[in-house]
Amino acid sequence: MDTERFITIRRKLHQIPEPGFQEYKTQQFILDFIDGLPKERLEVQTWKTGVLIKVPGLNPRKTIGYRTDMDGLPISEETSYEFTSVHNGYMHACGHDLHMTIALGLLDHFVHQPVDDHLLFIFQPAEEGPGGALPLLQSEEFQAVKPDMMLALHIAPEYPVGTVAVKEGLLFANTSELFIDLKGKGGHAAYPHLANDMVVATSHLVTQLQSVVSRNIDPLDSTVITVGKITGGTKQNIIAETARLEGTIRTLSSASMIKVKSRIEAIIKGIEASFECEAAIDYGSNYYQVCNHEELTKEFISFLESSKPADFYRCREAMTGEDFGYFLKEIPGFMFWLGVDCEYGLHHSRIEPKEEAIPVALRTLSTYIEWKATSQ
Ligand SMILES: CC(=O)N[C@@H](CCC[C@H](N)C(=O)O)C(=O)O
Repeated sequence: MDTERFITIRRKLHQIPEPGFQEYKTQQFILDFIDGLPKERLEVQTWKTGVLIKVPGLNPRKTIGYRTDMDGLPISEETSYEFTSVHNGYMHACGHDLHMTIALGLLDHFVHQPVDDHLLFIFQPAEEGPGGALPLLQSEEFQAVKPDMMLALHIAPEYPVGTVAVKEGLLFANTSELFIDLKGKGGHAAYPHLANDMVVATSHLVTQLQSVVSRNIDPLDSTVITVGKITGGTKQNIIAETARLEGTIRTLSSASMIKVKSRIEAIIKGIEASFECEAAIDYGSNYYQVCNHEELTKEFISFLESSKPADFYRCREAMTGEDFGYFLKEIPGFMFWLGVDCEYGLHHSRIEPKEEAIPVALRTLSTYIEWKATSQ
């Protein structure tokens, strides 16, 4: 495989991060790449800003799906790259540029060296939100080419290059976004007794939320509530009439997700009463847990151990979320971590995944898919 060519592709994709369902340039980039491939061996269709590409097999018994996400994040890039994002305030800080590059590398490989089974390459929009997997899965376009098994990977800054980390069963958490709007009464900073200050109410709310994980959830059932953003008020000497809190909830069990939400709702009622304000909660998009298929994952681990395309590491579950979980709820398959060894983690403005991981992923997935699509 021509590694340099795919590193160039990764850098070009890195420069054009776009929000979920607005991946217009990214979609065009993928379609232009496909234009350079032999068309008689491809069936291409678009779905919103995504792309589905079928590579028909030579002696098909099943369809193997490979999914990549496409969207970027609202982060102002601070890497040392010469090829930083040209979209101000947006960055590929979760590796979707590498994920897409690996999918294109596999597509290129299998168009030129077809296997017995059909392959389906899925470029899915909006993984970071509001979630493209569920509507794509339910679409007529996807249902018409629905694979029998599905694969995906995610970059892992904490593992060395050359490593693939995976486990059977639960890999990623259930997630729910969390948006809370508070409305009180604004006023002059010098007359607090005539107003209901939503900065103070929000501060109490954030502190009270900390008690949900520590006091209401079984400590053996991991749960996270993170408030990532608070906005409110207009000026230093004006009491804030409104405030907004934005966060995310992560739970390993579905039961804990229900419990967390009911505790948040109770706390909000208390905030409304004690600060004489109104509150509205919106849970935004919710992702189903990523649960790897037991047998297929075991078989992949055996493949890694016997063929050694990469070093295998058995990981634990993580509190990250991924809407790939919706595919795995219906279609057997698995997701794995790809080591990219970098100092800064996912969603950080300085993340610089090592590009040497691209050939590792291409070698691992091309040999595994070749084996799976001919021998099984
Ligand atoms: C792998 C990864 O980082 N995924 C995202 C998924 C976003 C879920 C949703 N928008 C939320 O914030 O709850 C993650 O943040 O884990």
